[in-house]
Amino acid sequence: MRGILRQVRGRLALAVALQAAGALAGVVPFIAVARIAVHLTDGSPALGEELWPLVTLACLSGLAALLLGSAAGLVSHLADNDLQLALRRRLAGHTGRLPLGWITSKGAGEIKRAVQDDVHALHTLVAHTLLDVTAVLTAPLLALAYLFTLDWRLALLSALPLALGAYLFSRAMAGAAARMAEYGAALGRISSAAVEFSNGIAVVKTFGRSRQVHERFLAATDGFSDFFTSWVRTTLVTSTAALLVVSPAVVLLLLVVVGAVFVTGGWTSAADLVPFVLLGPAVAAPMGVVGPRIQQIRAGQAAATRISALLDTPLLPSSATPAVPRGSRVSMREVSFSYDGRTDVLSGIDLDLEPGTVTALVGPSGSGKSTLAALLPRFHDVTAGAVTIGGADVRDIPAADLYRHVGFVLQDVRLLRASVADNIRLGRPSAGDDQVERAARAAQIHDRITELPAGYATEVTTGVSFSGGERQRLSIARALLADAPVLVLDEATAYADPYCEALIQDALSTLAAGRTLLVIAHRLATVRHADRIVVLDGGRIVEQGNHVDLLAAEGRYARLWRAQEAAQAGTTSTVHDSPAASPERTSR
Ligand SMILES: Nc1ncnc2c1ncn2[C@@H]1O[C@H](COP(=O)(O)OP(=O)(O)OP(=O)(O)O)[C@@H](O)[C@H]1O
Repeated sequence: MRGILRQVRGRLALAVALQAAGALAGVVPFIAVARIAVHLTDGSPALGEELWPLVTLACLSGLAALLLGSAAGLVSHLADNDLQLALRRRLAGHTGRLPLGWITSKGAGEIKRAVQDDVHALHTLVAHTLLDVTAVLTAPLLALAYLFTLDWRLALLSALPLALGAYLFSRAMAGAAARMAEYGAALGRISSAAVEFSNGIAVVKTFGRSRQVHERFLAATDGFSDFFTSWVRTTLVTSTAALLVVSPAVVLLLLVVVGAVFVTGGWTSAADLVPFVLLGPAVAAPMGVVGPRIQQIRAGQAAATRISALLDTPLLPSSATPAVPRGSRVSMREVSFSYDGRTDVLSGIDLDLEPGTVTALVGPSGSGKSTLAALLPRFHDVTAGAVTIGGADVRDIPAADLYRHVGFVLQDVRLLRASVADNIRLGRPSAGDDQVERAARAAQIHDRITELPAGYATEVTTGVSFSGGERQRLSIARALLADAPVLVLDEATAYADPYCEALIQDALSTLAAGRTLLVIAHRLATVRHADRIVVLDGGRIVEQGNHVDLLAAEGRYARLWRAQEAAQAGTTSTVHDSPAASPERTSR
């Protein structure tokens, strides 16, 4: 990466140099025309001798300006290409090694924004804005230097609008960094309100709450409009004044009026005024272009800050003493975990998962079930204590070995844009077609796949829709084929109707055979046959045992069980602490 950055820097320096040379060359034709005009107005007899060399100089320097400008653009795009490639590679490499928990909590959106949008914002800055700013800053310098050689008083007058414009622009831009941050935040509020509205439209409409959500969206757009109006109002006068001061008409008026006073006063001749009238507007005009570019520069800076922040996100530390699990017994000892480093979401967890057994995690919403299960595939590292698989601390198990040992079937099953067979093959790309089919049969999804237009070869695109239960069975087939000895299942029956649920249960029994299974359960009925049921509350284990023992104990589990039974029987009044009835579940 360092080598590439050095190369990018070198190329950018060359591009800036070419652009500056091109911009300077671009002023020469104006100087030549000014000289010709001077001769025309003072009727100099030397015109014939000087005309053609001046015309040739103007043409050649105009051509040189064109060539140098194109070369600068080419070099800056090459530099930008290298930078984008290097950044995208580095971002992809880094995000690939970030804790899975970070990715699931931040969402794909943040990574997409850095890899796509922010890198693109840098493209605008590196490939275009840098050269534009170079051009508009260099050209006036030569024009001004030439004018000073003619008459320092009129040259100072030509520089006056530039100085005034720069002052007014800096006043208009004062506090722009904070305003840009606020602008981004206000846009963010609109987009999350829009996403909330479009993603949750079905649920929102079902509960007759579309007006409230619609109002939230309107409030976000109104808030943005208020902020933007007040921003524009405070800067409008100064930025308009700045644009006016540097506009060619105003500069020309100033030079002609003051120039006329100079000529009538006998301080200069009308012919000597001509170069100022021709070149004066070109001195100040670039300021009008630089002003809007400042926004792009700030947007580029903000994008660079976000990219750096993503690249600075700590990776899970890799162990100096790698270990490989021997067996599939899972142990948690004195495990605590905190997301924010202040509040423990799990505390003092002691748990053993024996090979060949099914352990179910139950408890109210927010009690820590998903967090606890996520510690097995090392979505996060524990804050205290240790999680071991086959005697090896998960922090010491190299990632590839860990994922060979721990599989997970998540509630939100993601299918890739690939054939159905390749989707099942994800955990073991070398598996043959017969192995894929065997896994699909065991997961009770084979019949559904054969109904698809091209069977196992059917591409999973928007045209092919699988129900939630079917996705779960595909995911179970994946896990069966991957054959990890330890499996974490997140509420595998959440989507199921009774028929589908029976299919999933069958698939799960096949999956459970000989493995260490941890199931996050929201409906207690689905795990009543589990070897052990662990009840979590407030991040602690409050009860554990099998279904019969826990019912007999008349504790927390018994209350949850009765609440769910009552809810199923239609008596909804007692379900307030039932996880199945929690609003979070409904909205997932
Ligand atoms: N990524 C996260 N960042 C910060 N806090 C989180 C994160 N994920 C979960 N939490 C918090 O940790 C606690 C435990 O959440 P967890 O999702 O593990 O509970 P759960 O029992 O699985 O809940 P549910 O049944 O609703 O899925 C909750 O207070 C939750 O708000």
